[in-house]
Amino acid sequence: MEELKYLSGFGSEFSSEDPRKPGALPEGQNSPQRCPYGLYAEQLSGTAFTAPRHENKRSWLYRIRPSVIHKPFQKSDVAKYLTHNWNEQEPDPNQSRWLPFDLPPSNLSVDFVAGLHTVCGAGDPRSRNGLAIHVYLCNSSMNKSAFYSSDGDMLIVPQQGTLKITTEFGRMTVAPNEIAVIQLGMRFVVAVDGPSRGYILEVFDGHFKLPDLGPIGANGLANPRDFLTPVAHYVDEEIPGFKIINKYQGSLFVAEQNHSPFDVVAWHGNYVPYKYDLSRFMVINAVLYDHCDPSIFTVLTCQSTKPAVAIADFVIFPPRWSVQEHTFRPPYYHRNCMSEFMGLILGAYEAKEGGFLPGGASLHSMMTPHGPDDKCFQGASYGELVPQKIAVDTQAFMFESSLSLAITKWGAETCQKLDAKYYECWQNLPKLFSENINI
Ligand SMILES: O=C(O)Cc1cc(O)ccc1O
Ligand SMILES: [Fe+2]
Repeated sequence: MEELKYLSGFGSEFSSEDPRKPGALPEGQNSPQRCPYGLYAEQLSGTAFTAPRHENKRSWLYRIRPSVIHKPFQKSDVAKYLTHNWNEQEPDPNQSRWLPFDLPPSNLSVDFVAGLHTVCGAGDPRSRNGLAIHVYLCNSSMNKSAFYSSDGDMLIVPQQGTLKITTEFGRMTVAPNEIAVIQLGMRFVVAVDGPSRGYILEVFDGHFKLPDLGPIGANGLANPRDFLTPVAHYVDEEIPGFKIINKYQGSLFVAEQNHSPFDVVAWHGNYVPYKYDLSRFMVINAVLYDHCDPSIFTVLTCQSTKPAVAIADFVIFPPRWSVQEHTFRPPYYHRNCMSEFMGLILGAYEAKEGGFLPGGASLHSMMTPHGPDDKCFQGASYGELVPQKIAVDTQAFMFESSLSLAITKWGAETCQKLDAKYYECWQNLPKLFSENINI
């Protein structure tokens, strides 16, 4: 595949024009009486028109046909396990761990949309509050169809297989250890090379932003210029029966039209899809003693209306040096007023070397105790505290949410990946209490 070009920056005002149609982007105004090349102007709003300027997000698309040329939406059941019904199961506060979710069998062709399975979530897109965590399990490219969510922004974390994503704004390839964010309303199509698996965090309100850096200073964590947005690339194709699949209030709807929606010749604005390579993360950590809270590894955050409380943070556990003195270095034992959903992209996670595998997941719900398993505790309590590169070829991540998440029926039962014995990994933690102050 040809080398794709990108625009670099986070939250920037971009403009892009397909080089095959120079001058397609109107100059000096958004809505000329007649647009260059006979294009239609269409605004895509990502915030209320009246949102404060520093939060206001919108883009202007100059396209061959306006999006409104489509037949009525009809209910679709292509994704059987996509749901926002958080009442399918009784609440379950237990520590949950899933073995890697199964890819579809090779004799069954499943695309990205059909392969969406909701694992857990909370809230409701109708009141624009909440989130859903899905996994996608697919093996074939979307054909004559495009997808968008009217419910939330999707942060996509590929674990296996590179995604070739065509959006209205242009094209991007997203490989494991990269992420993509496709925001509310943006249409896209996913092509894959083979069996592909990954995680999706969908937030029903607000947008992802970079965390504030406070005393860290002006640089660090995910640097804005490492976020990449596609450049305009249009196709002019009549495609009878092209399907636009709309995720709306937790259900899928499909509308037919007779042309490709990827007909945007030029665009400008600050409401855009983007990708980010997790290996670019500038890691900050304790360099003398103690274990920092994982918020230090926040890549992106979707804030709630409570100050500094996230609907969801996207946090990674990247390769890094561990150098702390007289310190229990792995994650501490803890109970959290936030929910912690974790996944593993590659390698192994420091707190649990076995059982938590790439393509699997764990959920430690609100106030449910968790921490290192017995082997990890033992090793870290008695190991020599030399500088150590932890997790050389690894990437674990966490979706951390202030909401209390419910597991779906698919997540709890149908997927058959829930590890009923997970709790055992803590049962052999020894009682070390002793008469002696020094053990
Ligand atoms: O539970 C986990 O593994 C995630 C986590 C990691 C860490 O370093 C500190 C707190 C925390 O919740
Ligand atoms: Fe935790």
